[in-house]
Amino acid sequence: MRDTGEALVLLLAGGIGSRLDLLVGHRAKPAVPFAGLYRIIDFSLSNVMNSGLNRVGVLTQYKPLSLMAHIKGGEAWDFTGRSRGVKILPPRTGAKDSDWYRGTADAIRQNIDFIQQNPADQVIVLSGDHIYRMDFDAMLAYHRHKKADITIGMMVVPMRDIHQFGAGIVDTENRIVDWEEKPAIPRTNLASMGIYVFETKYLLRTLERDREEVDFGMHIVPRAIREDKVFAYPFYGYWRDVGTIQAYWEANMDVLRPGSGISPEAWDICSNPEYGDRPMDRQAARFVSGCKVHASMISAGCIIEGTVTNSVLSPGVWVRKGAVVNNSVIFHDSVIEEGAKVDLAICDKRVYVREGAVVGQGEDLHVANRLFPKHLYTGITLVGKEARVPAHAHIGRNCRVTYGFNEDDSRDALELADGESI
Ligand SMILES: Nc1ncnc2c1ncn2[C@@H]1O[C@H](COP(=O)(O)OP(=O)(O)O[C@H]2O[C@H](CO)[C@@H](O)[C@H](O)[C@H]2O)[C@@H](O)[C@H]1O
Repeated sequence: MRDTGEALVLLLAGGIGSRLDLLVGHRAKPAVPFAGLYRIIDFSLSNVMNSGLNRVGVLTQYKPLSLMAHIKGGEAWDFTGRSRGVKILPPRTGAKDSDWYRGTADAIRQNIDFIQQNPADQVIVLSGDHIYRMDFDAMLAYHRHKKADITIGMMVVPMRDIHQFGAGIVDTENRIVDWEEKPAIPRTNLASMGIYVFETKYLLRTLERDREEVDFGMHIVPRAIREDKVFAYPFYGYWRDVGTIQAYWEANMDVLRPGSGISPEAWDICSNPEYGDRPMDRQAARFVSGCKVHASMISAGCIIEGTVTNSVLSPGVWVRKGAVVNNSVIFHDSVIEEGAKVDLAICDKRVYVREGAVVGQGEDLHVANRLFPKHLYTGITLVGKEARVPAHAHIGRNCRVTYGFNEDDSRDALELADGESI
């Protein structure tokens, strides 16, 4: 007999994520490296594993290859066995591009057969691009106790941020009585985390009722709060949707600050160490005499000869003599050559910053930030995968050097002012 007591998990990992700009030029958002060793999706998958849930479907769509290679058979999260497993659910493309998933609810609708093949009383729907730790078992118990049709994970966010989220107003029992998706003029700062528990029968009925309802936050939830029982599950810990460059960068910086509330190790976050970057095969990080490292995360295989401050380095980064890396996130196997400076920037994999180049202008910005704190940390410069920044180039703040930019040395005088890209 099949066990229907345990919930089925559906993980949405297919949004285009265009606000992550160059970082998603060739990979899905959940596959973007994070905090040196991890990928963003590791957080959701580990939460599922640590909550004791056994069956997960990962809904992909946009550039899924590196994501699929990373997840593989789910071994890294222990999803193997007769009754345990991760299934990658590719998009069911029809004849036209427009047959691709049109939104979160539509993506689930196209996988109704997966829900039917894996009977469970509840379905948990999660996003693959959130950094947090959460016990879904406790959320399920709450949902069952409330006898809810839908339970939504919600937390208080600063009022200035609520326009990015679904916003809910609750009564004294935490029942959601009013809702607005991404409100222009907010009346509450209680935000949806995009984490839902549905009664399975209710979800199937809802999805089959109106095929024009393609999005949970825009269509399904607003109607459900008028007609059915929708509860908020309050969450008080660290949670970030890292869907923008700003939020992504800030969450990486949070990993460096002991009091920030994020701690991948304490949270028992697992990753797949075998895929691609092979940290297992790399030597320990090496700190050459005379180097300086402050408040930073340095992964295996890095060689530090210069100065690294307040930065996150993935495996295999080489910071050469006299080079300076500040307030930055550097992905695997990038090289910062002698005398180069990278400040307030994100460099993708195998970026090569040649000698004397300046990428980003964080210091000037920090002076400005002290005077105008609301502009704090804006102006992050992005360098795409395998791009080569010519010697003595000057790439200003907020600029973009696109994927694989590989000009020859005749471009030594390359200069990009605020916000330009090449
Ligand atoms: N067609 C598709 N196939 C597979 N995956 C897909 C997909 N379309 C989107 N996704 C994924 O689903 C998740 C939610 O994506 P959306 O961009 O639609 O919602 P958004 O984050 O704007 O708001 C939502 O999440 C925020 C919290 O982050 C809530 O506040 C808000 O109410 C809610 O609508 C993302 O992980 C995305 O990658």
